[in-house]
Amino acid sequence: MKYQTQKIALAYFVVAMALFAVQVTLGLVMGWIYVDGNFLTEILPFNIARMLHTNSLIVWLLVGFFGAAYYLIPEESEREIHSTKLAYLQLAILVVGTVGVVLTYFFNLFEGNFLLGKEGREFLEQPKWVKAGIVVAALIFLYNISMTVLKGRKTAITNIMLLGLWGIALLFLFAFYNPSNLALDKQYWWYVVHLWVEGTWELVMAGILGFLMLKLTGVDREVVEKWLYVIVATALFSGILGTGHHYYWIGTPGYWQWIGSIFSALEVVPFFGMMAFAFVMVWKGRRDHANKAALLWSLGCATLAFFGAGVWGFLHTLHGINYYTHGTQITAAHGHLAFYGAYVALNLAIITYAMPVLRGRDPYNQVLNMASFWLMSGGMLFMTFTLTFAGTVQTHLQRVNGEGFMDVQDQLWIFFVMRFGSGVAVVLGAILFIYAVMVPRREVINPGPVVQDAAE
Ligand code: HEM
Ligand code: HEM
Ligand SMILES: [Fe+2]
Repeated sequence: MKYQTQKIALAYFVVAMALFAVQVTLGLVMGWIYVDGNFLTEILPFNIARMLHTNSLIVWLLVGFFGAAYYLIPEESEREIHSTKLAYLQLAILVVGTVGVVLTYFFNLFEGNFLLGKEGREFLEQPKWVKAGIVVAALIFLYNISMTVLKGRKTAITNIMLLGLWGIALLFLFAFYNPSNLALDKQYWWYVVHLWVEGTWELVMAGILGFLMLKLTGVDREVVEKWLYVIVATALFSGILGTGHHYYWIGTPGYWQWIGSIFSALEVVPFFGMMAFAFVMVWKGRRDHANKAALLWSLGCATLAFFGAGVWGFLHTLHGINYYTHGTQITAAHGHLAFYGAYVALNLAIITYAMPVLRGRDPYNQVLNMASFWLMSGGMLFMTFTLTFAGTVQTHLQRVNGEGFMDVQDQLWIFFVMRFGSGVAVVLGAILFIYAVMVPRREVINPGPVVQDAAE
């Protein structure tokens, strides 16, 4: 560790991984409810489990991004984080908010209360007081990070991270705007849900991947920067108007069908760019870094993001196709692989890279970590395939033949059984990952040559 304050990242990563375990376990519970509809109906109804699954996903990914920023910004800016106290205060606020959310959802507390009760919009169900807490935490974070960057060395990576993280916080403000007109409500809802994952989060992804490539492959900074600028420019050019692919059927004017189709089709470009970037860097790289597992996660992230977001996104993004597939299991297939490839794998890549350094035991046991990559990613891919088949059959029976929703669901049962099976693999992979980065190896079997990060 070059800077003491990088240690802050450790606490963030531990919280992130704990929530990750909770998130995938709840996925498994829901996967079983799909197989046996009466499972846990009294204790944990499906809608509550779903809120916990998606909200814990978003929260742990964000906590991981914050941790990543606290880890990489000191190295990039060549100075310590502005305030350690504020960083831990920020984490404490986020943890209190998370506990509040879980209790509110689980016991259905304060129902209907403006400030304390849960709200009704997917992904943004958290009560107003938690939303306000998130904004306070985000402000503390932005202040802390911006002060560090402004006083230190400015690099393309710090600039892109700052742009992305400021964008995330500003867009979240739309979570407070909830007009009673349903079309307007949806229009602004997508400002958060789409402009996050297909805009600002992509910038964070480019920043973190850029940092990892710099460290792991030893390619010149100038080369990394050129790629990053192209990726960021294409991401924003396509992603902003690409929001139109959610405006086809919500009551917005018809021109959105064209704007949405054209610009969202172009969204494949930055994801392809990110994959090409990662592989070209490894190909051109001169450094044989000891942390092979971090390289595996980085390449896996770029590749699976291209397939999950790029290919599986394109699959249903043209309005003529989306007319039939809208809101079917095709959407769920895409949602799972896109989130997993782009943002879960990204977090696990930076955690895999940083943990051995943060815990002072480099090199560490990477074999288990790499095994967890294949188990988890294999599980997610299989889940994507089963949901894609389910969605294809569903689209035909329900949207083409006009059969009833529940009749069709019954006929999809076999796919849901297979989805549950792949979910078991994912959960086992997640447990293996956490074990691999948290529990030290008892003895050194073959230390091999240790290649530390050389000064760039
Ligand atoms: C890291 C891995 C995972 C990620 C990133 C993830 C992400 C998501 C997302 C984004 C949604 C909302 C989907 C949408 O609205 O289209 C969702 C829903 C869901 N997930 Fe996951 N999930 C993961 C793991 C799992 C696992 C292991 C299972 C277990 C089988 C699972 C089962 C489900 C189910 C049943 C739903 C509800 C779908 C519906 O409403 O029909 N997920 N997940
Ligand atoms: C990492 C980036 C991405 C993530 C995490 C992601 C995730 C998701 C999720 C969770 C949904 C379901 C939302 C809901 O209805 O509740 C969704 C919907 C959708 N996504 Fe993505 N996505 C990404 C990138 C893309 C890209 C690049 C495209 C197009 C090329 C795309 C096309 C779509 C479309 C068309 C829908 C609407 C599906 C429907 O009509 O039901 N996505 N995405
Ligand atoms: Fe989108």
